[in-house]
Amino acid sequence: MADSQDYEVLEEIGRGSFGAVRRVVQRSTGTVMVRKEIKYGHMNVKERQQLIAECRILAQLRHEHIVRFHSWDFDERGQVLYLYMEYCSRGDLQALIAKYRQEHKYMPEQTVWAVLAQLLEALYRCHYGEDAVPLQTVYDRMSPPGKHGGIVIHRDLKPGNVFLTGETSSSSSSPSSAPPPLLSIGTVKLGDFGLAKALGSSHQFATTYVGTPYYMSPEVLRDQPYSPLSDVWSLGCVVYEMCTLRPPFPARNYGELQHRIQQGNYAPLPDYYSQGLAQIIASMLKTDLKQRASTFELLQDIQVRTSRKALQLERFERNLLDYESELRSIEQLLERQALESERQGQQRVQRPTDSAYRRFTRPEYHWRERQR
Ligand SMILES: Nc1ncnc2c1ncn2[C@@H]1O[C@H](COP(=O)(O)OP(=O)(O)OP(=O)(O)O)[C@@H](O)[C@H]1O
Repeated sequence: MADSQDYEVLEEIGRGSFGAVRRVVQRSTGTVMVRKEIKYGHMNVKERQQLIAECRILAQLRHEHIVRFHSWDFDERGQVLYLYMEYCSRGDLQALIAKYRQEHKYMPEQTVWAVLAQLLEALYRCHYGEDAVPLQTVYDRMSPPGKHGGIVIHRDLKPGNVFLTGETSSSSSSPSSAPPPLLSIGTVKLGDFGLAKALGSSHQFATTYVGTPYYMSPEVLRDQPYSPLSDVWSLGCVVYEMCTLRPPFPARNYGELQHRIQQGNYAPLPDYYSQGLAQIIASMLKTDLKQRASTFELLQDIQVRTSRKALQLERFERNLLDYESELRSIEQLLERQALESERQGQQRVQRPTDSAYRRFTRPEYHWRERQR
């Protein structure tokens, strides 16, 4: 649990359905984080216990592409639960999609693949309780996941819960015709697990759904228990929206939305995008659960493997560049120190000369010299 005295509360950055989200600084470490407020006054004891149990699970969910959950704290008087999480400085995918829509531009295909690859790694970690192994070559095939004790289902995967953070790779040094680096939008992190439901191995499925209708899977709409494949459906909707800048099943009301999702028919992707991308989206948007691809199967796709490998190499290159610039600044520091000690050395050599000169010009010196 966190000590709220250790946090300096900064500005509000937004509001969700549960309450305000604020930027905070942890005084003891100087780390900038976000603090999410959840009002728990209306919850019964069981629901509160469930919430804390989920916090405990989220605190253990550590992955490069999952927003890090740091700790939690209560304000008993205000009946507010505070969740302290990693701050993602580059906004979310919803805002990025809105930007492309405003500029009437398509998101570059390789950016779409890069986002998909990173989200698949995050979901694989949640669904199988282990990390997808890094690839040596794009031809590497992953071995099937082992036995695992816990499944975490996100349950609310949507563009607004996909965050962007970290330094971006600059494209300024590359020629204008070159495609943008994969990390030009930053590193992708899956967040807002506030509604995620952690399932023990004994319960295969959970039954209550809390989600955003546009991205809701057909089985959940039919009030059926949901599984990790419900997250895959939502991921398919998110990737589709990155390409068309609209959700796949737009509707004016709940009834229409329900009908469209059950039918599973959506408008084709613009010609700008490849067949491969259209096919992988189709494999996620299968209304029949038995036909829908799992995160394990999706990670076998050659384009996904190529993106994962390209991201690995881009990160490696960026680390090398960081290392090189660190070496350069050490070199400059050493050069400055060498110059300084050379200057001091010269002064030391000059000082006796100066004092000798002063002695030499003193009248008694001349007198003594003359006595010799
Ligand atoms: N970890 C984070 N880093 C940076 N910004 C964040 C983070 N978490 C949330 N935000 C921002 O805070 C705002 C509110 O987020 P929040 O997730 O509470 O609500 P929401 O996703 O907009 O709605 P809902 O509660 O229905 O999911 C959004 O603008 C979101 O981008």
